[in-house]
Amino acid sequence: QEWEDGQRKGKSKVVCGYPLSIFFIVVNEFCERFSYYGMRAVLVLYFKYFLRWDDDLATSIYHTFVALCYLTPILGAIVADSWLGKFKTIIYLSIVYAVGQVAMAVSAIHDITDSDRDGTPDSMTFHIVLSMVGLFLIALGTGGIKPCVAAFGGDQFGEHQDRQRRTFFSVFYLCINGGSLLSTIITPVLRAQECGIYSKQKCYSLAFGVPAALMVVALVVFIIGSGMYYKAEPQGNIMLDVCKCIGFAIKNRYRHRSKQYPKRQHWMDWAEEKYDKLLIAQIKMVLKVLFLYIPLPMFWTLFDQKGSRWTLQATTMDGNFGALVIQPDQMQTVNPILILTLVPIMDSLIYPLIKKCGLNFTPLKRMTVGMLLAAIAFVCAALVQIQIDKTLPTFPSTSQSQLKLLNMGSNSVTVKLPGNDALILPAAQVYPFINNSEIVENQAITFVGFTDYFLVYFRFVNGMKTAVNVSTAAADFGLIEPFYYSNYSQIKNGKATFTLRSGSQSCEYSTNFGFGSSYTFFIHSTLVFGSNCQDSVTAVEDIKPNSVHMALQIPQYFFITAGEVMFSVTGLEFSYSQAPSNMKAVLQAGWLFTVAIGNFIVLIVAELAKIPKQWAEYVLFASLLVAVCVIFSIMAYFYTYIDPTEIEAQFKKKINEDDEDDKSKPGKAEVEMVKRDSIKCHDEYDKATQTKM
Ligand SMILES: CC(C)C[C@H](N)C(=O)N1CCC[C@H]1C(=O)O
Repeated sequence: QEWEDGQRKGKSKVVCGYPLSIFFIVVNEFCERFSYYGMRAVLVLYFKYFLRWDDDLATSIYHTFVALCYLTPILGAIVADSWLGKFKTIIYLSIVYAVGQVAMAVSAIHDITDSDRDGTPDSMTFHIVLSMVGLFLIALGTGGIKPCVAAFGGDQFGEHQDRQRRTFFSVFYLCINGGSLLSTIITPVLRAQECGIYSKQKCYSLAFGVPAALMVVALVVFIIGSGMYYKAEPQGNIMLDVCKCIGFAIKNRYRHRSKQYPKRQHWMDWAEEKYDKLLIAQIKMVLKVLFLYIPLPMFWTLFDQKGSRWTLQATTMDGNFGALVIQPDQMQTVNPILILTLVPIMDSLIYPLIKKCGLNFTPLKRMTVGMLLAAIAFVCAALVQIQIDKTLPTFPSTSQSQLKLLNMGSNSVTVKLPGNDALILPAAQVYPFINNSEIVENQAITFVGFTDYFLVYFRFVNGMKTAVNVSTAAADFGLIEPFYYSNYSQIKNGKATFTLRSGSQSCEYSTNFGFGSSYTFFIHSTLVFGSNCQDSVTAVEDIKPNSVHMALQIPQYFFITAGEVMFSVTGLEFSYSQAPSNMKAVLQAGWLFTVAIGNFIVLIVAELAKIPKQWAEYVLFASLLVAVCVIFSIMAYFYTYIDPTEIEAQFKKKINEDDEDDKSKPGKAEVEMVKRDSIKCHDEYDKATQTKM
């Protein structure tokens, strides 16, 4: 260890107690996350509008890609820990990654196959194949290097630099979120540009090209730091050894299942006859941590719903922030923004304060609190949903019909519907009515989804004896025959001025459209062209504008992000500090695997969840996480923190001593030696594992 620390010191300059090499690693992470999240931000739109896929296919391929990105870390970690080492793995896989990004950018150049120059690609197959190859390479690259970069950063710190290493993981997380925040703002703007050689189209190639360039920058920065890094050597095909050792322990235990054989402390001890005790101890460390990870995907299941359920929730809310109008999916940027503020606050204020109060806020306690905060976030989401539900229109149930009675005449009329009392409908008035008997076929018009959040629906009903043409400065909505209605059209929300025209005569009608609203405008028979027609048009709200403000989502974002800081930043560092030296990247991959499983659970839940009330689904998720959190805290209570470096050093020392011993006492019975070693090993192991949760 001293030799290794010496190596570290000799390699890199130290600035304020931190090795300078760390600078290159965090800048690399910043650029890489910019590249990844930037490309991801426009991916679904690329599928839909460039490749012309339907929503279902676009969504499935998108989620499969994201899940793959969190599965490939296992591959990268195995290659790094067993074969190439972290440094070379990062270099090689970054090249694969950059090639993938370039392939995506090229696949989005429509001119390549647009021989008739009409602005659309002639051979979609070329673009689809190239982009799928690109995505596969990106998933391999981003996932492959992710556990290696985090663990490689951790490797740069010596035995007694725990505090600095913890700060490194916080800064590392800040870089992840700084990069992602910047790119999710920039790439949609790049996509909105128009570009092309023969014809101008939305510039997906630029939106993918800039992330590709950032990946090249990430690689160059990482290579520049090359001379300063401490590069731990890979120790042979460790994963194969691990698998064989576990397999042997299970087989050996099964062979000796009879009561006549004495029990061993741990089932892995059944591998002692054949395998190195150091390896067995290292496997025990890894298994202990992996076991602890079992409940963790639930946190990510809730976390990942920011991008789905919470964004859909935002579509039913009012995004008007004065000078700024926020799109529902833009609300997600609140997460990285809060990360950038909360990580420093936690590190420099909250944690030291808790320590000052004499509380031992261990990593596993932090993770537990993080989970609880995520559950609180979902309770907040449920409360917001209840508010929204109060403002939503009442749609007819399956046994009901919705009618809208419109009196176009100039006298009031009496309306009698079967099974209902008679009602008097005044002239030029509309009466919305849900009828329990099925007079007309069950039908309800609902406007769901947000192809564009800024668009609202409207239609006109003409109560005049002459045909009326309706237009705005930007569009003509056509002629409406007397006593007839137009189809629904879309218009941007905000103020709109309609021109109503009959022959050469016209008048103007202005109104304000709120987010998510839909209107039927009724033109009275009394309208006089040439004068102000404001009073001769009645606006009937088919769907009320969204009235619950998007700012109400901020508390839920705050809690989920505070939870993420406690859970994820701590988990990242915990996975490093508790891993044996030869399996650091493997445990990082195990940690990322919990993110992948969490994503899969979201996919399954989205398919299976049949809870009619959204707020109830939020409460269900919050309760599930609390239940999982209780299980996790019990598991964490029994977990004993270890110092892998110390354990490994003790084992190495003892093995050396035994070698010396064996040389001096040849012919000692092997069985006895195994027994004695086993007892000693347990002692060493127990000594180094003392702290509880
Ligand atoms: C979704 C945000 C842009 C990023 C998020 N706060 C985050 O940092 N992560 C989500 C999964 C793990 C981690 C990451 O490494 O990207």
